[in-house]
Amino acid sequence: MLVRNATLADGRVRDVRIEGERIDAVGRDLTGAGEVVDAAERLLLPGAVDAHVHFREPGAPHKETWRTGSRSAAAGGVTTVVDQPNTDPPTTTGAAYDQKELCADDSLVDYGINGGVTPDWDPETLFDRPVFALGEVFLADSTGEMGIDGDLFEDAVHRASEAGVPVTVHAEDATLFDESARDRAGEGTGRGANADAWSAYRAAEAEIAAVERAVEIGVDAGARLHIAHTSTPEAVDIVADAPDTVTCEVTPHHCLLSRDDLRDLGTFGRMNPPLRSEKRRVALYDRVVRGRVDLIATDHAPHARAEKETTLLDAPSGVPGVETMVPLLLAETLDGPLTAERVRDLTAATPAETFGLDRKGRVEAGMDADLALYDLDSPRTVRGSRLHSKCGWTPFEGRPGVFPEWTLVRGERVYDGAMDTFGSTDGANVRR
Ligand SMILES: NC(=O)N[C@@H](CC(=O)O)C(=O)O
Ligand SMILES: [Zn+2]
Ligand SMILES: [Zn+2]
Repeated sequence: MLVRNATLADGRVRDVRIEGERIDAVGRDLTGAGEVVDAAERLLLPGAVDAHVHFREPGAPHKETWRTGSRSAAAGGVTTVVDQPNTDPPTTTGAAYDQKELCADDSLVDYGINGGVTPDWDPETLFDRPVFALGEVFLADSTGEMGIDGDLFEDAVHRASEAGVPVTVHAEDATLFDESARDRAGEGTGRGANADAWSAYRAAEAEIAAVERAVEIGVDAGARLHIAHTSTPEAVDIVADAPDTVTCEVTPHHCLLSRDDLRDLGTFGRMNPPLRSEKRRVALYDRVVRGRVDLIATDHAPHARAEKETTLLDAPSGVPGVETMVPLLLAETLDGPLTAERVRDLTAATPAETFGLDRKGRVEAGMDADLALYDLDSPRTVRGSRLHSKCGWTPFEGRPGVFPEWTLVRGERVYDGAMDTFGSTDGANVRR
């Protein structure tokens, strides 16, 4: 296949020739047998690597399956996903890893499978499998109630370090949560609930303190440590000032939404860590724009609409996002502060590099042909009903997004935007 006259993220116009699963050449006036695709006036990005998704199988296929989650990824230009361990059973033993890998057989995109830590985890059999990373390790309870104490965390970080496996952390210190704020939650349900109490309850200080401590432990252990869904500028600064062995991710929702949006979102805006003040959001996003944040990951955490339609304290935490990440960020290159190069780095090049995926994340000869093509002149309105996650809703309803015209995984067309149809290839475990 030959993709002709594509505009790359840095503005160069190039042909890209694909041979089998790989990019064979990037250059001008390339020739080659096979299908020729005209990409004039179109932006060609490396497929995004989303280092943080929750695809819910095994255990909760009514929320999402590997089939629906990976279709949602493909329709959003994401070609590699990393699944988190808070499923049922949790991915804390070799056998649980094997069970999840069977589910992931349905994936349309490439994937990694993380291992988790609970008091009864089995590092021996778990590290015997090709775990993508250990984590997210929960320092406080979130969906799945996998919060662990500091001693177990330290032990787990040491074991991962010995095994040469990176550790990703959900860093909140539950002892610093403001219990009194929970009382302000009130009785309304769904979009009618006052969800600001959730942000007051899981206070910013609880994240900042936990990140500080986790970084200390990670550096002492000589581990590769990655802080998941960093939601405060203070926590980003701690990571940015730490040694290079410590990295962090920020979600699109913490960049683009704040406590001010909770009036409309209600329980649909409840997630961990929670939305922060508009002031903190602006400071956080500024760090993303300036390149002080390593990468963007979605924490795609779908829950059924009916599960969210209850009181704030009863609703589950989490929002979907794998399909809207790149589209929203590309819209931010049109009338916002981002550049296409920054979007490429945050969503593809840096996550691939951070987690050692040396054939992913760049449009260069020798790389996997994981690619997505975009028409920046045709933004669309994000509608939950048009997305492909099983949950059918989005916290970004009504915002502009630039969705892909097509997405390739290792040279195979997995998504066709014009037809809104999917291919049938199998994604592969990137650590096998
Ligand atoms: N972020 C969330 O609010 N929820 C996540 C778990 C997590 O990442 O903490 C989920 O699995 O639902
Ligand atoms: Zn988390
Ligand atoms: Zn998560």
